[in-house]
Amino acid sequence: MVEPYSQKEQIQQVVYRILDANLDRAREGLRIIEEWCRFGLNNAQLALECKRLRQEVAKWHTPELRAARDTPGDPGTELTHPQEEQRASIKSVLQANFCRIEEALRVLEEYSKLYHPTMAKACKQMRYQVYTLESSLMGHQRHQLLWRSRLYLVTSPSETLLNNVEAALKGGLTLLQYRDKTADDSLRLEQARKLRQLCHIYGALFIVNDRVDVALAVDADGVHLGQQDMPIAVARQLLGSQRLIGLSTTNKEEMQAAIAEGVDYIGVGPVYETPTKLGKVATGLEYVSYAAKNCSIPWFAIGGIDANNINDVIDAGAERVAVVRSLMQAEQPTLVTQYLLSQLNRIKPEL
Ligand SMILES: Cc1ncc(COP(=O)(O)OP(=O)(O)O)c(N)n1
Ligand SMILES: Cc1ncsc1CCOP(=O)(O)O
Ligand SMILES: [Mg+2]
Repeated sequence: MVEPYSQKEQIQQVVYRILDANLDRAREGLRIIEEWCRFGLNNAQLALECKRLRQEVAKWHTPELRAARDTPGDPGTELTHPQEEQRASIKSVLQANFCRIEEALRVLEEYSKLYHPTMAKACKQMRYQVYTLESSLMGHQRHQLLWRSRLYLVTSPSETLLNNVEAALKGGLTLLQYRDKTADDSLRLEQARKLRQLCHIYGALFIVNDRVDVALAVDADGVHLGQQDMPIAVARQLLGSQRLIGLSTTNKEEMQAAIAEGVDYIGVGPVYETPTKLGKVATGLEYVSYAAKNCSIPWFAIGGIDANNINDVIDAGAERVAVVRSLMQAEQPTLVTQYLLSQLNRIKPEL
């Protein structure tokens, strides 16, 4: 006759099942991240770190924990959230899986205190290592997308702000800056949050103009600063190395200083005089040509650029441009985005 489990043994079985399920969950999540590092980014270092973590998780997956598995008796296998069945972009896939790994490691940390205190300590350490991996990978993703982005929409206040931006995103926009010099902070935060969400859905980068605090509050991808704004070193300290910092430049000296200060990209202009930046003297195409020959980081020609003159700017050497009115005042922002991108992609199809 088989002896029934005592209450203590029953609880132990439950703990083993929790550990077994979460060891699987953490390993699966790590494998999903690893595949992107390997095949999507071709980044051996990040892929290796995922593999190392996967093996460390596997080390704790002992036969006694595996033996506790009872998949048919697990009501959780039937439970899925609609968000799990659809992902809008690679970024969402990565974020969802980092979340999954971190949660699983937290569960492992707590329940393994009842099983093997050394395992609890190891899981805590792994969780911190996963946070570091997440930050490096997300930083890497941001930089890659920045380098690939050719068109940059800088917003202006508009009743149809979200519609305009979404239309441009539909046309293939991958880089957006929220710029509103007059809104009060509560509106600014609300709009920034909505735009960030929209960019997230379309897999585009979201940058905040001028305000490091707002960028941090809405978890933006970075900030764009002017020559009179917060010093780059201070912004970098606040934002860390994984978020992007852009700086406006109007001449060679500012460009060289920006590169030396470690910004991620620069604005080059205003190429033409523009009502969007009244009173600012145009740099002309000469500075665009200088940037084309001398700038080692991504740079965006900006100021008065539209569908009629974009080819002059491209001929002067620009591979990337930033616009306000051309898209914010367009009747059909999707079509204009597609047209501007088609012109920018004409020279070198792949950046
Ligand atoms: C891409 C890009 N380039 C330049 C600017 C101008 O920034 P700044 O000089 O700080 O002026 P304001 O935009 O704050 O009026 C920009 N915003 N984006
Ligand atoms: C913000 C800014 N910085 C330099 S020019 C400019 C405005 C560009 O606006 P537009 O594309 O409407 O000319
Ligand atoms: Mg500014």
